[in-house]
Amino acid sequence: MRRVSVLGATGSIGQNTLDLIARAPEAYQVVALTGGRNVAQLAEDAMKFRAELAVVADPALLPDLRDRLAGSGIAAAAGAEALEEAALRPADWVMSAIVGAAGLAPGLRALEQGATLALANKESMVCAGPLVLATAAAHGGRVLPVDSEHSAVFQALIGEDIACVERVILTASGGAFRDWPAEDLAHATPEQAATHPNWAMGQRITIDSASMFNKALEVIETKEFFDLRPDQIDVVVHPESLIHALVGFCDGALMAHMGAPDMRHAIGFALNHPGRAPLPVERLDLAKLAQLTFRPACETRWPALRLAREVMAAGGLAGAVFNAAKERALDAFIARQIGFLQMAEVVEQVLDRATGEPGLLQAGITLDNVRQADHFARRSADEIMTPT
Ligand SMILES: NC(=O)C1=CN([C@@H]2O[C@H](COP(=O)(O)OP(=O)(O)OC[C@H]3O[C@@H](n4cnc5c(N)ncnc54)[C@H](OP(=O)(O)O)[C@@H]3O)[C@@H](O)[C@H]2O)C=CC1
Ligand SMILES: CC(=O)[C@@H](O)[C@H](O)COP(=O)(O)O
Ligand SMILES: [Mn+2]
Repeated sequence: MRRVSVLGATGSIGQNTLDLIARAPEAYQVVALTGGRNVAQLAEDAMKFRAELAVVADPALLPDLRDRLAGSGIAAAAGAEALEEAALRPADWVMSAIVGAAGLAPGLRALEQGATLALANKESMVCAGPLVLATAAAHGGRVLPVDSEHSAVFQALIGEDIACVERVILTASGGAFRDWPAEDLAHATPEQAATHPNWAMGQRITIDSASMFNKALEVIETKEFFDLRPDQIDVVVHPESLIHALVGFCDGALMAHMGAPDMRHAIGFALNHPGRAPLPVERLDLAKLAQLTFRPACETRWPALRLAREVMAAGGLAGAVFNAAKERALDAFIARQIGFLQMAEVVEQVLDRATGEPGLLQAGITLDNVRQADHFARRSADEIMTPT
């Protein structure tokens, strides 16, 4: 039996992962499940999968978790340290599906104990790509991309020489507002932004899809994962979300990865790697689909894409600053403290401040330095957003 843990088990990726695990219960021993605040879901799944340990991020919810698990023999714990301890429990395969920079340290711990890390948490690569990959290499572990575009690129590269790759094209749905007139975007609400045209995902990534911050993070994630130059990475709007990414080779060939917009494709690929196994996903009927459409991804309409290029040019800890500023701006948008378009303005101002802060971006990519850059960015974003 393979020992598996799911970090962020109560979320969209976590639940899809458990759905696949539930279909082959004889194949897996569930070690640890973690959640942020949804104690009811966490306890239910911990009992259903007979987990060894359940951890909730919010310490105030530990008594509730303990009550729900009473008599089950499942250990309960809470807080940031307990999340890292959960990730350190020996497991063969660990799903990293906590949302945000909070997922970085537990993912690193999973790699430190030699696990294969199935990485949905794109923020880990944006904030600390070299550290994530070096940690895997140092402990004989492996990082498998779960973000659909990166899983697509990974699959298109199997058996290929990375030196023959000319370019990678990431597709973007365009999010909730892809057909809105630009002048309406200033008045977009969090509820409107949190409605994705194709994918069922958590609230935060869905809003990031609408602002293209999701794609901006993914461009940086691509550079880090596959060690490409920024000019080798393009984005194209593809409203159907059926092609997830394309790899262009030096002979002009373009290898596209297609599939229904269902994350069990990418999760299942990482779960079954290096093999493949049947997955409960829709099979595409190409004749019925009839056509696939593409549009340019305009960096004026979606300034997040331009900012991603600036972050890659700056290098170092710029990714950690970018991500943290975006997280705070997103918090503020969800809380209706700033408008939809202001998110990118705040992030740009934080990046400017960070660039002017001696040594901040150039410090080595260690967990401590990432945390320092992250704190700087959050504090700066809060100052910028505080009305004077
Ligand atoms: N959803 C998708 O299809 C895709 C997601 N991703 C990436 O995967 C990750 C997860 O996304 P998604 O599943 O949509 O997100 P969700 O919001 O649905 O789930 C997030 C998970 O993280 C937990 N969590 C939230 N905050 C914290 C915290 N501070 N500490 C510990 N745990 C926390 C949540 O707990 P709780 O709910 O209990 O509060 C939940 O288990 C993100 O990085 C996202 O960008 C990438 C590609 C596709
Ligand atoms: C499923 C997945 O990987 C998401 O990151 C997806 O890419 C979001 O869609 P868009 O950002 O293209 O709208
Ligand atoms: Mn994606």
